Amino acid sequence: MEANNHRTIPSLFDWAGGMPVFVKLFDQFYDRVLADDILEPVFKHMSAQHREHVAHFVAEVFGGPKLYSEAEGSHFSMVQKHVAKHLTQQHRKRWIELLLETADSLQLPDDPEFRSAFMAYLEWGTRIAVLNSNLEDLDMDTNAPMPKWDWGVPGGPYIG
Ligand code: HEM
Repeated sequence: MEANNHRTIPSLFDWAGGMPVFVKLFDQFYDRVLADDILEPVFKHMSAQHREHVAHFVAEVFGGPKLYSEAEGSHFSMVQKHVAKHLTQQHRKRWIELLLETADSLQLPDDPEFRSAFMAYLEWGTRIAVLNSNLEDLDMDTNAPMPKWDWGVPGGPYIG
């Protein structure tokens, strides 16, 4: 938590509802992915831990505990997982569409401030995934830090 002049600003992680929300979001998201004609072929061989790893990764980026980077992977290993997967804009757009549908169905906070930060991260992260997926080799610092995402211009959640 970070103080500003008038209020305490929660992390995106706390505002979304903490780890159970991230785990449920990605669990239900990948159920939708596996039922989707465009994305099923991309994810049909994913590991049993994939859902939880992605949940932990995004939770950590949003200010949650370091479960991913301390026990499951690193920013480098996450980027590497996408290399040579040859993802397209069609894959990327459907990925975002299904994640937003899942977020709505789980009633994640829908204030304009949270959703704009969430959307900005999804645009950024998925576009990087597509770029990396069209590389055959990765030239990246293996110790690169985990990304961090925050509220951006709105600066904090909706206060009316
Ligand atoms: C914000 C955007 C994204 C994040 C944070 C993200 C995160 C991750 C993470 C953490 C892993 C590693 C999972 C593990 O350790 O088991 C992974 C793997 C993977 N991701 Fe992403 N990803 C993103 C976007 C995408 C998109 C848009 C696609 C395709 C439509 C995609 C396809 C894959 C695939 C195919 C793998 C490898 C799965 C396997 O193990 O077979 N990712 N991603």
